[in-house]
Amino acid sequence: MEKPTKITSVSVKDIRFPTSLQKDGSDAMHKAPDYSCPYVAIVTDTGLAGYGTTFTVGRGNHIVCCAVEAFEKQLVGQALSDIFNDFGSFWQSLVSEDQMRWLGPEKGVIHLATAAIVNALWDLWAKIEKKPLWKLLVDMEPEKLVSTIDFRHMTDTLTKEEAIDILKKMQSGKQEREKELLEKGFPAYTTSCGWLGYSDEKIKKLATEALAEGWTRFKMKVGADVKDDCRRAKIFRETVGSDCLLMVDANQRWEVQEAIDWMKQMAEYKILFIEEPTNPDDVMGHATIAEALKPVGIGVATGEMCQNRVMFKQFLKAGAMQYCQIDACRLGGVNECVAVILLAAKYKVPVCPHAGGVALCELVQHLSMFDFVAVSGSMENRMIEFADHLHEHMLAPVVLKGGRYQAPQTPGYVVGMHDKSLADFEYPNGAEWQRMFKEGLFQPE
Ligand SMILES: C[C@H](O)[C@@H](O)CC(=O)C(=O)O
Ligand SMILES: [Mg+2]
Repeated sequence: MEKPTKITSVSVKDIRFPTSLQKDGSDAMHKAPDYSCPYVAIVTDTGLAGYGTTFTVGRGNHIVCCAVEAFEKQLVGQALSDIFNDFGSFWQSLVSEDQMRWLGPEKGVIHLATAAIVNALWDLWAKIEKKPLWKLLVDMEPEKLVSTIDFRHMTDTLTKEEAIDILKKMQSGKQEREKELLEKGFPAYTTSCGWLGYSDEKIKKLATEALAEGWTRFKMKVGADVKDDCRRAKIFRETVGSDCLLMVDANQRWEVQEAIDWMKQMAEYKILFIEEPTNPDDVMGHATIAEALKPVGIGVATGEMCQNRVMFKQFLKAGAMQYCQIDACRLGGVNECVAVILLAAKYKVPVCPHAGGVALCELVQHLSMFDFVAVSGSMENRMIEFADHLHEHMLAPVVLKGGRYQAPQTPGYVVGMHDKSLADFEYPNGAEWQRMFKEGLFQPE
């Protein structure tokens, strides 16, 4: 009998990039973020390794790295076949370990760490099957895929049987949709022209260039000052015209009524959605905003800080999100993302994943592609965010053509980074960090 492949080690590096220097990624709540990720490697006794990341914006990265290390005991010595034969139970054992669950449960730092680990496991599984993750998910039997989900606290809304039924109904036409995906790619929007810390000139220049590259969907940051936001929206509209889509993102800055008033003032710029208008846990606040903005044609989008499937369940049931922005690293990895994609399908809410961060574009593309081929069957109203930063560090960076993600072909759920990038940007001893400390660009912590 063949020996089962076992996990021999779990390691994590604290990787940070100095994006604050150019105000890349800046918004109303994170004025100078340094895009960062714990970089997790799960190595097996065959030498095969899976890599996973989660996203943070600087100093807090170290805390998530510690949380990843705390999971080591639950992973080392495990046979991959045992994990993949009943991934739902294994996922549940990770998030329910009785000494650790008090830190969440299933939220915050501990859930970010769960995501990095779980995504590394899916990277291993997809590499073993020699398929990119989206294809692994698309080809999986509905019963098998659904067995990876922990249905606890979801069954009042979506049962295992209903989930299997959604997937079974979409079996027909799968081949045609896969062909369409491979030919045309998946629609995207860009956030890279509209970070809050960018000058008007920079916004105009970047939007002009993006338009020339074929982009037709744009998002800009708002929330600091309504007059500034209107001026910047006007610049966008003058640059990209009235037919392109324009979305805005307040990163939780407002009170509920403030969000309504602010967005009514911006309505003349034809805004498709307001993202994260208020506190990410305020389900009823989002519902109130959605109701109030319906007459001016603005939807509410949220999800990048929506902690788990139980929160998504509430937002979807309450009509509090018109665009469901799953985040591959905020939810507890692929298992929970698939659960939310199925929930969103039940409520007919389009999934438009969040991807402003390190490696998020590389991850979420798989989730939307799976959604299109195997769950929703539609690209209508659906788009994946694109943020044009740090892809040069990735071993298999995303490929975009004319504002559309091209389906990745590399086996895995790939967030592997170049050795030199890891050596340069590991905090605080990486060569680039040492140089920046010496030049006084940053103070060591
Ligand atoms: C701090 C991040 O850049 C955040 O602004 C990303 C985000 O909200 C988005 O991409 O959406
Ligand atoms: Mg956002």
